Amino acid sequence: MEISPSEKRINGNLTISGSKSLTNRALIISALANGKSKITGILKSDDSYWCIDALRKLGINVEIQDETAYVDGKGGEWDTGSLYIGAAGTVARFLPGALAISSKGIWEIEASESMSKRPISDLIDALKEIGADIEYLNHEGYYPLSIKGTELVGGNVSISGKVSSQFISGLLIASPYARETITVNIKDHIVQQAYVILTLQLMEQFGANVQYDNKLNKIIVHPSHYNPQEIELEADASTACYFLALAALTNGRIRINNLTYQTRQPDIKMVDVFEKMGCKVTKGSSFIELEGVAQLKGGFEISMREMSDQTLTLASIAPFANGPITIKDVEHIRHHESDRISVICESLTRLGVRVEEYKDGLKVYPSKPKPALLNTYDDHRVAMSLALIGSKVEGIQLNDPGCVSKTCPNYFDLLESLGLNILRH
Ligand SMILES: O=C(O)C1=C[C@@H](OP(=O)(O)O)[C@@H](O)[C@H](O)C1
Ligand SMILES: C=C(OP(=O)(O)O)C(=O)O
Repeated sequence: MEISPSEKRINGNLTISGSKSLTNRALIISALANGKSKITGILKSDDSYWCIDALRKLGINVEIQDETAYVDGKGGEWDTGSLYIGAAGTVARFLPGALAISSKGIWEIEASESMSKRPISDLIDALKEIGADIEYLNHEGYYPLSIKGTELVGGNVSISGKVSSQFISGLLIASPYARETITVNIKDHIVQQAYVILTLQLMEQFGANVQYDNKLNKIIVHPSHYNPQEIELEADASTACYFLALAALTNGRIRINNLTYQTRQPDIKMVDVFEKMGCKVTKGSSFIELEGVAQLKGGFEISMREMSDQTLTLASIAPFANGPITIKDVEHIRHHESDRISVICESLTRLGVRVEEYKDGLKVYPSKPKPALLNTYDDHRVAMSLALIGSKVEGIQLNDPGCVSKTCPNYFDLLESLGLNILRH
């Protein structure tokens, strides 16, 4: 695929699909509930496809009508079988606990090549500590897994959050179904704490009895069950940011019709970074809008730990700023769909951008990127971020751009509808 700038100003209003994080949480929690839930505004992408597919193989009736999912939860009773969960970190980290709570059944779960290289041992160790019976089928600490339903006992459990917040979310989602109260102690820090808050809030919405403070040092989950709900999901803040970045980069204007600054999804805080770079942000009661500037400002250092999915977005627009931008505290993204720090440094270098790689981040200097053929490493955020450079530089070529289907299958159609020139080879 070849991407080139638009002839006209980027100027549009967009309605973005549902949040990946909320979709997969809501689907799994509804499947654990006893009865029929209605979830409106789901994301339809690879990650939710594999979640729905796994739930159906587990005997859960999931009916999809447009963007609404009807889920007949069975209270934690699952059919036995073999499952495949694609590259979805949310499914990989949320499903093991949900299966382990069952008193009977045995499952083998396989994941994609990239997901099978992503760590899971902190989660599996914690689940075993409270009674789960889980084995690694290939390499210790990685997918594929075998899980035997044994019931979770409960009690105290310590878990690390410094590699992935999803370990904690996965432990919590299963916790109400343990025999006794579960007290979760965080050993270190949580890389993206807001995602754990999203989990806890959704659990509460489905009737779970949880206690936690803002710092999340200790989280208590009492035995209870999820009740079926009718809920409406928010738009995906991470996806919205690519379009806001496009307006920032091209001195354009983009309004996201169905997302507000009030969302608890952490990536919304990326608009603060755009503001810092000189853009104008309007925080409406039902929308968020960004207007770009003629010259983006750089010359700052920023921790992206709490919104690390936007690291690559920032790194991709950084060459166009008037001073260097240093991104730090994101070592954990080396364990995402690709080693994102190494991949973005390599891609920017190929484009002729001056960049320095650090263990926990990178520094991008103002540069004039030149056209290049870039790999996407089967990572949707690599593809979506690098594509943005095509709004400024003629002839940015992407190998295997289809990986955007993990979270935003119509990404390039949307870019095209906003005026970018997209050549599909
Ligand atoms: O819980 C979630 O929905 C997510 C948590 C984050 O993962 P990590 O905590 O593993 O970084 C984030 O990067 C991912 O896109 C979605
Ligand atoms: C890290 C990501 O995904 P996952 O849910 O697979 O962890 C991501 O979407 O950037």
